[in-house]
Amino acid sequence: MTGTDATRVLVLNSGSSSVKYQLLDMSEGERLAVGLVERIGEETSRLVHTPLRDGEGAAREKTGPIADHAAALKAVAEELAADGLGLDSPELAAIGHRVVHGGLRFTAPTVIDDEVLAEIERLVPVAPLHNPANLLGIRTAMTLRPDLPQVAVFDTAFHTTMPESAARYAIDVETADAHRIRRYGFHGTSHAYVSRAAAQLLGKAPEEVNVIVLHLGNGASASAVAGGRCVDTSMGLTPLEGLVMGTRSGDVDPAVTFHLERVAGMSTDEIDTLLNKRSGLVGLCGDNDMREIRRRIDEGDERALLAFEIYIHRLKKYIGAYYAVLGRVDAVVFTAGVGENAAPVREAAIAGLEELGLVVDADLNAVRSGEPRLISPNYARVAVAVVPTDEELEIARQTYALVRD
Ligand SMILES: Nc1ncnc2c1ncn2[C@@H]1O[C@H](COP(=O)(O)OP(=O)(O)O)[C@@H](O)[C@H]1O
Ligand SMILES: CC(=O)OP(=O)(O)O
Ligand SMILES: [Mg+2]
Repeated sequence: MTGTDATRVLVLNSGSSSVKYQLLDMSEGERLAVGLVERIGEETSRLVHTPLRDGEGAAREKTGPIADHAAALKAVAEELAADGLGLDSPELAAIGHRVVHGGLRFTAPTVIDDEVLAEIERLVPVAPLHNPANLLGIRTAMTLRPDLPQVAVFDTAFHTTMPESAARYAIDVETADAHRIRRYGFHGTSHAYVSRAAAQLLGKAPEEVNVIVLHLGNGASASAVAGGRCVDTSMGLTPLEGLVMGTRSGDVDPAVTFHLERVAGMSTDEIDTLLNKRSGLVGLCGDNDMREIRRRIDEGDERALLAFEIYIHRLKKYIGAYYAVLGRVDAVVFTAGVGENAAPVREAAIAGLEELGLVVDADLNAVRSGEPRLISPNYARVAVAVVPTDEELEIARQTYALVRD
């Protein structure tokens, strides 16, 4: 890339119905603005924008319909302009975009051109909730600043180190290869950032530690990271495999789909919607927000309790599986909305694993903080930690490193 003197990076993390964004100055590592647009496509969309000075700032909130990710980015651009941080600023060096599916082709951050856009588009069928939103964000940013490098940072990139034994499904090799069917894994930017931060928390280099990362947001995935390299992760061809999520089933017997087609007469699209949007916690108990589920459990709600137990059972299975995959584990790390905030989830997931050297200290687990922290007692053989993820910072770093060279 051409070198640049500009030092600011705008990062867009477009999810299926939300955009998280940050404007950072990479010369001083300072955050200039952060924000979120949520419930995109609904009547009750909400934009929360916070301009920052020395890390402090007052949030501004706007509600009202925002039709799609293009409208969302335009609204964000207006908010930034109101603070003198508009997208027309010559100090802006690049815009970094989270792109969920990069297939096999993208193993590193990439400057986006027409050909890269076409490849992200080609991958829409394997990330139907995410890649279309990412594309809309990129195309809108390109019309707002056609002269600026737009950089894609892929969720799948960190997982490309997985050995074939973990990345391949045990299905006919010719069919799998013809259709590029394999396990790609997602949330890689978060798994990379959090596993590195966990090593730092332990006072070690990433190469020295084996870590199990549990990224528990609305989408959720686990990964086994050996010496800084991903060796297994719970999501697969699409972000549907693995853990129980807010609205996604995670692992099911694939025969469930044929059964629903043959016996319940459901179409492929209906089954797709069922497993991606009407399953997981919402399918089990009607709520996908862990705060609401805990509140209902406290009131004695049986359905919410069962949903919680199913969520925890799956999580525990993956901790055990990745313990076995890694052989030796230095830390189990919780991150993302649920992992960072829901102490009962952390407690329940680790309960009963003392034989594996895993213990949670109740007082440490109850602490609320935005800092990386240990929640296991000093005597524990394996550390249990909470490390807040920062996908936006990681995307900004990777984007800036690429355009600065
Ligand atoms: N205080 C809290 N207690 C329990 N769960 C929480 C809390 N805050 C957020 N969450 C959970 O975090 C989820 C969102 O996590 P996040 O990582 O932001 O997800 P995503 O990036 O997929 O939108 C919410 O759906 C909610 O279940
Ligand atoms: C890949 C994925 O599931 O992302 P999110 O958790 O943002 O939905
Ligand atoms: Mg997320």
